[in-house]
Amino acid sequence: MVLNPVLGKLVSKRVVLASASPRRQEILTNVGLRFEVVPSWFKETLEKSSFAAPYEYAVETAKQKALEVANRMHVKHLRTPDVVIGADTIVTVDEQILEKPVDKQDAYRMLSRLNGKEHSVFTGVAIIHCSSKDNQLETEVTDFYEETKVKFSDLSEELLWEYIHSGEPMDKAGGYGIQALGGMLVEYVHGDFLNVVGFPLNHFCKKLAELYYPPPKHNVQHKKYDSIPSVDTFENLSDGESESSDFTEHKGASKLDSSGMCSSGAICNSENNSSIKTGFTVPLENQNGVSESAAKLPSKILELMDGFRASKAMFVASKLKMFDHLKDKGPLKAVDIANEVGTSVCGTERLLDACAALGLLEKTPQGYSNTDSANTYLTSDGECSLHGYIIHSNDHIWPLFTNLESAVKEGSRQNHRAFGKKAEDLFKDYYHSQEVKQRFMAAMHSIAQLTARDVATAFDLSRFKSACDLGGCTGALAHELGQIYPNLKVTVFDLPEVIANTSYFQPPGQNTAPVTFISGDFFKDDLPEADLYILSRILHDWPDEKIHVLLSKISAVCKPGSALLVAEIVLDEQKTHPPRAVLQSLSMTEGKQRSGSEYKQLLEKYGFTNVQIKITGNLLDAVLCFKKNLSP
Ligand SMILES: O=c1[nH]cc([C@@H]2O[C@H](COP(=O)(O)OP(=O)(O)OP(=O)(O)O)[C@@H](O)[C@H]2O)c(=O)[nH]1
Repeated sequence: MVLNPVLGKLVSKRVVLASASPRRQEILTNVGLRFEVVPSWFKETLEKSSFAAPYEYAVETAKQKALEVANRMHVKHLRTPDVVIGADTIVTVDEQILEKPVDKQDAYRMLSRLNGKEHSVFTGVAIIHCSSKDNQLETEVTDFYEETKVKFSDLSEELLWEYIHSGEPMDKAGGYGIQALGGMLVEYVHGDFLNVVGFPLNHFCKKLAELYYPPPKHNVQHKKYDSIPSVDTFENLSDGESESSDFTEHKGASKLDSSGMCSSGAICNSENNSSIKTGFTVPLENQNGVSESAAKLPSKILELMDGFRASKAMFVASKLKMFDHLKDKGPLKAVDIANEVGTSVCGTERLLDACAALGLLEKTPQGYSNTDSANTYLTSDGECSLHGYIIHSNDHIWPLFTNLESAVKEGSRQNHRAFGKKAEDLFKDYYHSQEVKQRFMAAMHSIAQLTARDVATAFDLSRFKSACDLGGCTGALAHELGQIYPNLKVTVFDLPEVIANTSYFQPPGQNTAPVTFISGDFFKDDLPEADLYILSRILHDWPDEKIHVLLSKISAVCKPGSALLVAEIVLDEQKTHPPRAVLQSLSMTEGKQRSGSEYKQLLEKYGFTNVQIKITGNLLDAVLCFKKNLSP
């Protein structure tokens, strides 16, 4: 898919849309971008007269909206997003800026002004790249605007009022929605239609291309071009070009400098690019007949070739608890860490350097210390520790993946090759070995902690009085639900050997809402009563026969109006995104990952209706559905 090289750059990033506008959400969702929505609290009250041109007002407002969200997320949740996108749409006519009408009279005033005339719609967009250094938020702002000209027909008073009474104008800039009834008022549109609707998608993609695929610097200096060479259509950006462009990024060419200049020399900030011919960049070499070899370096492939080394370095440093040692005592020299951990000095130094190269540690003349991310995610007691899951990945998933070739040839899980045992025997180990059990529970706990907030807030669950998390393990999600919905009574239902070991994972302090733990087997035993059932990371693991048993049972105990919340990674319809889910499938469990339409079909088959899917843009997505009312 040709757009992938551009939007694909955002796949691994935590992207936040700082906008409550459903249109913006839809435009970006439709092109497969995965993001979280955090509406901005920035009040649109900048002094309009202080801006030389109307678009400057829209750009500044977009920027302030995005910055407010970036700051709030950084301070409140300690989870700095990678990219925050803000936008602001305004209409200008007769040198006046029109925003959203405050009431019907205001809508009438606006529409009367636009009646029979041409006006401009400007959307300002800000793309903020965020990072955290010493707990301080650092931002790099890229902004731009797009203008579209729209002409209204001559419209009668009656028609205007009829339109106003439809209610459509109220949350729309200029008091009309071109995508719906308002389309009937419009004689022509010159420019990007989606810009009028609220988001200039084409310009946004070009901006991303400019940021992530700038032409190599040396070429810009030597060639006849004095601005970014362009291709005018998305189609011109082929996969091959994406590889070559990746090369430029690895060379550091994509970095924005603090003056807001792209390394290509093109101005990245506050220009709508009408004077500079921009577009998706192609390597200059191709256009000028200069050697293509350097630009064709397959950096993506090189990255994948080395990916396993990077994973293993992080796994081993975690397993040896190096991040824990550094948290308590850093900065430390390699020799000190080697002494603490009982490893060789030369091996430890190499491993620590590798972790520094990967951005997990900082290296100074005083020694090595953890980065903020290492403290938060890699230490075993970190705030959002992933330690348990990393150890599980090292001890359990890694051996399975080393046998991937056999797994693919045979189409089955490779427990016998990886561990010298069949799946059933491994399961017995789980029953008998306290260590294996706790390792597995720690893995599930760390992922559940990280995803609980997204799952709990994907939908407004405040209407429910009781919830039962089936297979809820340590209760991480249950506790989060209790925090967010204090009136919700939450029960965790899981196997007796799991429930027996949950005490270690309970949050400290008295302030958390009580969670009830009940032991049982959800395939065999009666399920506790609840008006919301939850299956988080369960369905992808089981074969269809088991899912049939489970969903039939849930459907049978659900009263009409009760609901089921499923938390899984939801694949796109092509089933190639997000890569995490697709790669997880290679573990060859008997279950499978599903797309949104497959979840819908599955849940409807068991009597659930009104299936709503929320792509959170994070590790887990959510699907909410309701038990159908019995037919009269
Ligand atoms: O033809 C259409 N024109 C405009 C719109 C919608 O109008 C609003 C513009 O308002 P704003 O940019 O301030 O954005 P908000 O909705 O307030 O959301 P933020 O949270 O981002 O401030 C925008 O929703 C457009 O989509 C339209 O729908 N059709």
